[in-house]
Amino acid sequence: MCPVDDASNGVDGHAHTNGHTNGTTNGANAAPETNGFVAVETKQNPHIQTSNPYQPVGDFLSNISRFKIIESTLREGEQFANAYFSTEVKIQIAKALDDFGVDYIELTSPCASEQSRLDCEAICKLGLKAKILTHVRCTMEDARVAVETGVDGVDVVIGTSSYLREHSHGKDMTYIKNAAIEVIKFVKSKGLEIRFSSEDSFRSDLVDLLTLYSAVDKVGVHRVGIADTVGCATPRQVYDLVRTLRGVVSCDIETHFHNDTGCAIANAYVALEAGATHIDTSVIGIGERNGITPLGGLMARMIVADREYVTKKYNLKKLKEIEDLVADNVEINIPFNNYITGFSAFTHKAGIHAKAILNNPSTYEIINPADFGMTRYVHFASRLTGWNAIKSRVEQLGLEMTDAQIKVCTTKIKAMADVRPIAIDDADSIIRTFHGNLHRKEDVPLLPGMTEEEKKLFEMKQAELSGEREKRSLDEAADAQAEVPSGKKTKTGVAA
Ligand SMILES: CC(=O)SCCNC(=O)CCNC(=O)[C@H](O)C(C)(C)COP(=O)(O)OP(=O)(O)OC[C@H]1O[C@@H](n2cnc3c(N)ncnc32)[C@H](O)[C@@H]1OP(=O)(O)O
Ligand SMILES: O=C(O)CCC(=O)C(=O)O
Ligand SMILES: [Zn+2]
Repeated sequence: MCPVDDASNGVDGHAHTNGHTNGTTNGANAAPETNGFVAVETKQNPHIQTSNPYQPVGDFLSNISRFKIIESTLREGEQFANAYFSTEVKIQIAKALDDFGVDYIELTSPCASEQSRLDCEAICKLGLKAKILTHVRCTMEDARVAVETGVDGVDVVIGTSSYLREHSHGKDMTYIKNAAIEVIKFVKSKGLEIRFSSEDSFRSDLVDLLTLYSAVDKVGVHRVGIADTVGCATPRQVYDLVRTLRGVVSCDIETHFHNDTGCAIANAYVALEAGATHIDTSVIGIGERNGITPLGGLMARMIVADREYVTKKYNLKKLKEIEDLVADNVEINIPFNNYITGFSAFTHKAGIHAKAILNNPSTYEIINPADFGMTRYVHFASRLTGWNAIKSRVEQLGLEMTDAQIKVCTTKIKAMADVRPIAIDDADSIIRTFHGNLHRKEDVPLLPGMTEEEKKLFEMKQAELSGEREKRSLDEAADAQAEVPSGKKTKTGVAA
């Protein structure tokens, strides 16, 4: 057996019955002895860096290689339906995000409640490397409370779309501009960073927006924010708006994308291409409704764009730990298809994929799981498996078989998997028994717990699937291996 290593190549039966659950079996530290996963070597080093043909060349607007993260799990994330963060949990999350290397941590408004204000003060006192921000309405009352908490900066927001102007705060654009300027000047006078953002930017009038942003830029705001509050924006709309804004203001540009229509990561990416400097994220994307750009999803997107920047700046191996921490606290499961950490994010199943992955993981992977401390798996307990995957498993089990024998053994696994879902143990049992019978001349036992009906079906499938192919393989095996006993047909059709 090869040791489990950081290159993280696992072979895994991955069937429903093997006790797989999120978070444990797909983790980098899963113990191979207890769950049946064993590392294998791929034939080539995974993910040899080659130049990216889609890399923009000389794009002076793009901040793909110098973006910053404003992590808002403790603000937007607290707006998620299930979220309740105690002070201790907030501190744990803030420390974990700091370890991960996010640039900013945004906290709930201290005006939301007395405990929110106390928690904000407590987190400011932790002395984290990340800058601490709090997020308030565009009023002097809120701003006065915010600056007293000890934060490094204040994120101010007010809705600019007609929906919000009419139905939320009821203020017109002139009022908004004057209120913004007053708040910005005040926060700056306290020596703090100040960001001004328009809520619902993509349903706001473009001239209104640019006029407002230009005015706040002139009074020295550090960042302006664009928010797709309802998740309506398309990547093209984002590119156009950010690029236009880039030509109007000289300050930094932060962007905030909701995921109602599934564009939150793509929109963050194009925003950076168009000149945005900061992206808002939350862990697993939690937030109002179905949330915002997820931290892990953004990392997945960005590591493909600029691996060096992302791997040097962020402690990517902490991602899973942070996601588990947040998921536990808000009582959700990490979705199976979650970026990077979803339980099948690096599991390759179909035989064609498995073969190529075992030769070189770059064939079917754009992200190296090892960068995130995750494990790659090759699924071999299914009817879609192929002999290359089984060969890899045979080697893991320390068994010796010729290719021809492995091909026959593969037909047995596929036949069984045609009858019912099978688990690693089932596939292993077929492999071991097949191997044993090469020398012991015994029948292959049917799997424990099979019903009479399943036995009959299995035998039928076995006969159909094996047929000519098995006969051919057995002949080859007999030719190639003098020590293989002459092929005797048993009731399961296995050579013994
Ligand atoms: C898109 C976003 O996610 S923005 C961030 C959302 N965050 C929060 O809402 C933080 C949690 N919120 C709270 O705890 C409360 O809503 C508070 C403390 C902010 C305000 O509570 P209340 O005074 O009871 O008002 P309520 O929540 O019912 O309504 C919001 C009020 O803020 C006003 N308002 C809304 N947005 C803004 C804004 N950006 N700037 C100024 N005022 C605003 C509304 O007009 C309304 O004022 P009203 O009292 O005159 O009706
Ligand atoms: O402050 C911001 O930029 C964004 C506020 C927000 O959460 C939103 O508009 O969805
Ligand atoms: Zn939001």
